[in-house]
Amino acid sequence: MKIVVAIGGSILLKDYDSTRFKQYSEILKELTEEHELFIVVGGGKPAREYISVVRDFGAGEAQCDDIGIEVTRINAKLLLSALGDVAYQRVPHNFQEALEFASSGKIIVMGGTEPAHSTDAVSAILAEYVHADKLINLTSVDGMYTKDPNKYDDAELVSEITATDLLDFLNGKDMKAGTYEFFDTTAVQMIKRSNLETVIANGNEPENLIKAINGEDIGTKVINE
Ligand SMILES: Nc1ncnc2c1ncn2[C@@H]1O[C@H](COP(=O)(O)OP(=O)(O)OP(=O)(O)O)[C@@H](O)[C@H]1O
Ligand SMILES: O=c1ccn([C@@H]2O[C@H](COP(=O)(O)O)[C@@H](O)[C@H]2O)c(=O)[nH]1
Repeated sequence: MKIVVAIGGSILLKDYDSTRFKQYSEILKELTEEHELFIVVGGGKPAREYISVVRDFGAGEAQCDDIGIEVTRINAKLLLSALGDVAYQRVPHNFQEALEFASSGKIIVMGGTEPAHSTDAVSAILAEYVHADKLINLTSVDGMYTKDPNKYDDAELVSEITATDLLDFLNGKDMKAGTYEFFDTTAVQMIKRSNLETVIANGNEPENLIKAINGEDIGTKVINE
């Protein structure tokens, strides 16, 4: 299968060390024997911290986004160095480059592309671009909840949702640089228009990637209308 995986920066940089990068590189090395893999890495806490510094200088949102993009590309480089030879050792800056680099047959790892969306959107656009069979979004919680599970004890995990309902749910949420919390609407619009098979799951357990690929019942599935 051709698979696009978005890994949140909050997952890879949880403890600001190499642990998660190593765990994911082992799993990705196994998976690449059977699947064609495209990985999109998020910015996590460092991106938000850098964005807050530049915002203090009075930078506009697009400039803040640019700083976030740079951080996602550094995170992508870290994963590339963990992966070594099985990965193409350049970070694509756009979708055309991702497609070109993929002709190497190696794992492709990228971060952001342009301002005004998050790496969730990058992963969804990339999935469209390369005709992926599946999009897997690995984040820091078990999937989509009825409300923020880190704020509300009574939040419930949603096992399935249509792209239209997810768009409605996200409507009105903050879309400023560094605050595309949980998911952004651009990503869902791509998922909707291309009927992309999508799973949102907890990346704190790297084995969940294998489970999601195998179609096991985890996280939240974004289903067709
Ligand atoms: N309805 C919701 N369902 C799930 N998580 C939610 C919801 N609303 C808000 N969140 C928050 O979204 C967070 C996940 O998104 P967040 O952007 O922080 O991380 P990420 O997707 O791993 O990417 P990155 O760290 O790269 O930005 C969760 O920690 C959770 O607190
Ligand atoms: O294509 C992109 C990707 C990212 N950004 C900006 O970077 C931060 C960090 O990315 P996350 O996916 O949220 O971890 C994001 O909030 C945007 O501000 C971007 O503009 N374009």
